[in-house]
Amino acid sequence: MDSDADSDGSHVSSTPPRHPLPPPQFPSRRALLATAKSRTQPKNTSTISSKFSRPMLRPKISTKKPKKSKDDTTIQTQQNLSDLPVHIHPNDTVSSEAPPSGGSCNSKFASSSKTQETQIQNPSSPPKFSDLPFQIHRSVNAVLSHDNSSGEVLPAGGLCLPKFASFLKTRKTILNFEPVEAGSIDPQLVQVNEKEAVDSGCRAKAVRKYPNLIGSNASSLSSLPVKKVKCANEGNFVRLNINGYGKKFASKFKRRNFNSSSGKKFYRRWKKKVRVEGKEGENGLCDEEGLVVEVKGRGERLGFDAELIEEAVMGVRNEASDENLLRLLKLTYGYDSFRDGQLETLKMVLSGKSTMLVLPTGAGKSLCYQLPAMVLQGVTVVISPLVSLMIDQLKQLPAAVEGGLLCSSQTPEEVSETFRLLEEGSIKVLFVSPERFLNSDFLSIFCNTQISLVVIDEAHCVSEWSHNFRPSYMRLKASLLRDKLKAQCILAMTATATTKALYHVMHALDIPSTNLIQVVKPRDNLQLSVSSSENRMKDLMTLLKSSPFSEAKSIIIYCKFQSETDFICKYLCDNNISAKSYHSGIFAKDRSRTQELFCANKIRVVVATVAFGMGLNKKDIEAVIHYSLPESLEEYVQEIGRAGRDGRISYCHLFFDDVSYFKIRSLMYSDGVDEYVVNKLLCQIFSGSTTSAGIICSLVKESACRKFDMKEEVILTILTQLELGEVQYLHLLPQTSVTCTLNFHQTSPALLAMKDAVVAAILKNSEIKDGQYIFDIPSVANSIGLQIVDLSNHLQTLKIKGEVRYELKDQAYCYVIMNTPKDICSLATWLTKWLSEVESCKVRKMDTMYDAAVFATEACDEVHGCRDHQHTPCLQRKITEYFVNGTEVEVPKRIGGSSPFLTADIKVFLQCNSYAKFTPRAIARILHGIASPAFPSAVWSRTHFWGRYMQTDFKAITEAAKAELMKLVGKDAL
Ligand SMILES: Nc1ncnc2c1ncn2[C@@H]1O[C@H](COP(=O)(O)OP(=O)(O)OP(=O)(O)O)[C@@H](O)[C@H]1O
Repeated sequence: MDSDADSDGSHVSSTPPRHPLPPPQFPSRRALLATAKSRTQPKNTSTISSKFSRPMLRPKISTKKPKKSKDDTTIQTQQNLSDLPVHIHPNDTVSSEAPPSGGSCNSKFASSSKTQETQIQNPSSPPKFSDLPFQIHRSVNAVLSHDNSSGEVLPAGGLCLPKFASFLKTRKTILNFEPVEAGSIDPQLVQVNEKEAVDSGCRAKAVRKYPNLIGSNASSLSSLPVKKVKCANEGNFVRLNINGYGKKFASKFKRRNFNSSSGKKFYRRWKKKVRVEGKEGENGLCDEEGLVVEVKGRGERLGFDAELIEEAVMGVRNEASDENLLRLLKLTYGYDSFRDGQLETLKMVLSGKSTMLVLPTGAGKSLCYQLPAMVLQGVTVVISPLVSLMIDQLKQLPAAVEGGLLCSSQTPEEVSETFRLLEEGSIKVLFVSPERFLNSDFLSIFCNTQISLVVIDEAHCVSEWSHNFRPSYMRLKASLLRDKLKAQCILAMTATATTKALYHVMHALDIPSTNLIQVVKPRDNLQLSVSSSENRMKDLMTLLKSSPFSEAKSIIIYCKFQSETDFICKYLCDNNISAKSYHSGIFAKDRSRTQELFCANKIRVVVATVAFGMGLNKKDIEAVIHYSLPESLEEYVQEIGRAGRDGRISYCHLFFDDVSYFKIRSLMYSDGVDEYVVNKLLCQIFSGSTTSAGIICSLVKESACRKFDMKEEVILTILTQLELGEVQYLHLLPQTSVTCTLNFHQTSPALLAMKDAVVAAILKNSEIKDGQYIFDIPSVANSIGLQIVDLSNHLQTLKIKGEVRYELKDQAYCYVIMNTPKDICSLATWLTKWLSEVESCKVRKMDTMYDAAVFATEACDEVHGCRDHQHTPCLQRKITEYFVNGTEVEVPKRIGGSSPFLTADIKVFLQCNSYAKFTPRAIARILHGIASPAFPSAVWSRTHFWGRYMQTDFKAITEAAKAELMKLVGKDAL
């Protein structure tokens, strides 16, 4: 069967409505308003209700297939659209055109191609395609109009990037928006657009698959049962390595020829895997409460035939042709065609070319490493930022691909079991965290393992100019991956990265500028709406009670603050809406329980912070609501991308208001540093460098954070930069607790010290308090030339023998000094400048997000397909401009500058708190209401000045504070 999984007759359009509603009556707008009013608001109706009270569209479509344009793009997905059968719902009485996800259909276009289209005769239907102020062009190897061939300073971050121009020129796929006057569309262009209307968000053709193509068997997947089975007490590894090795899978083996050598090998591996799982025939992921969610590989459900797959793999090995790849896709996943960018990426990777892949959230990036992992000879290492993400990705591996995982929460036995499986070649895809690369032992295990592909998931984390930079990702440089892992090819993947961030990632990973495959535009099935709100809670409730949100069965509400999520969750529950909150302050066990319940459709709403979502592959999330403004367009795109992964129309609403914007904008300043504090930190870091080289130093996290008033991540960023910058000043070791409190049990300390050099060293370096020996682990390790890990192992052995009992505390960064800087001051200047550029970049991202929201609500002239709160076209355009051209905005006018009141308030504040020592930044933070390690909110939010100047430019406050502090110092000097 070649039909789309969702084409069950209940929906027919390209971006079909979710619910099999009765035929629409299409009431007048006034009638709708009246109904909404009488139903939801006795008095004082919010504007939201009127805007959102809209029936779900049930368009009727024509049965004619859309013509295939001659000059269709090379992208496979589009080529197959016309091959699809048409499904007509009996209720679809109105001659209709597929409701365009972008909210627009071209009326001219409609008349010029009547045979192919139908029209929605719904007064409240989305506007017409002709209203768009631009036409959408998709070009392969297109050249960006924005050429920076001189390589001057980039608008985004102010860095000079000489290679930037050539990088821009060689992008593979971009979307180009050109302004066009409404109603003046060139007839020739209309023809082109006919194809592009299918290709782009303005889906005019009804007879197609969803933008999100799903194979014929997908419907069976969505109805996967959630069953309860007895929960075994397996460890992490045992529980996680369950990619499709179960009863049903075993039965498929009947089809396999076990007399062939590959068959025997396969059977042996499978048998071993079942032994590791401990239970043959059980195939579920247990949580502590016994809920088991089926995690069988897709191939298994589809009737995975290992022999046929092996044949297909051989076929691709011989020739990575479209046909061979398509066959492997069909056999492994059951999908009929590749999506945008997938085929191109596969070909690049299979030919050994390192590639940067940018595809929207849910567009199918995982497949781009899963298929090569089957074809390439060695192991594919996937580096992922979160353990939960790795677990999800492991679960989603197709049955034919064997996976393993190495993460910090595994026991040593689980780790060594993974190593063993890796050594014997039973693991094709290994998921690891970037932190693992700190450990040289970890790198050494790959000496005897061929690594054919290294995949860096969420690759934007490599760049400090991304919205989600992670110091541990800085380590992932091409030099490390190629020299230490001997990686033959690198695939970097992300959904959201600006041109500048991409350049940095590709530069770090040594990916040629020609090897960028990029699809920027958010998926077309997402209906984007936005409203400014003075009473967000009230408007949220109104929104949830109005169509289409009232019909959505699965909703995520994103908030900025943990307290907000708990509060909203409670409010929803009080109003009979089943909801759970999700944020990092909730125990991991409860969080995964919430995720499982949500995935099993047992909770309708999850109210979450940004912590929820990465790796969440629930296909039928029907709505995403932003209760707070996201910190960047990247975050917005990532979060709305959680919706509509099944390809159906899904609704994304953004609430914003100035107060919360100012509040969130202030937070962007919480990672900044002052130069002299960086100087002090560097002095402490290198204080051990006077003694002999190679000694292990440590910096206890908590005390360092308080002393330098810096967050942990900022200190780690500085340390990582000192290791990975142009000069390697230090070598970071894994973080560990460094203070040990030890009791001797059996043998007396002196006697034991005579037999054991480590004990002797402990006695020598300890302080005795209440009969307990307290010592610093690095000092003892240094005194006898041991590594920290060896010392820890030795202590563990003594403990097992019953000789000692000990406790560890004070988590610290550990490092070995490689080079001492000649000039600490200039190093501090450079680091401070770099960190403040990163800080400014974050603020600009926030301003750009705000600007997009303000534009939609205040400046959008609503002639381009936007209407009321619906702003899909204008938001899509803003997003594309931002990601492709790097368009950022100036400081919004609403941010105020310095004033006499500010100076007076700073004076009073300093007088009231004369006992404390402040830096200008500390004062500015308090006035912006930002907590920091040395000025926690528990203490400082009590001051009258806390957060009073959120609307004033942070730098202006710093300057004013500096001036006041200078005056005080001057007075003291007198
Ligand atoms: N060619 C295809 N046809 C149909 N469905 C596909 C295709 N490729 C991938 N999918 C499905 O799309 C869904 C999303 O894929 P995947 O998880 O790889 O997206 P992603 O781009 O990695 O998303 P995220 O950025 O959220 O990690 C999966 O359920 C996957 O099976």
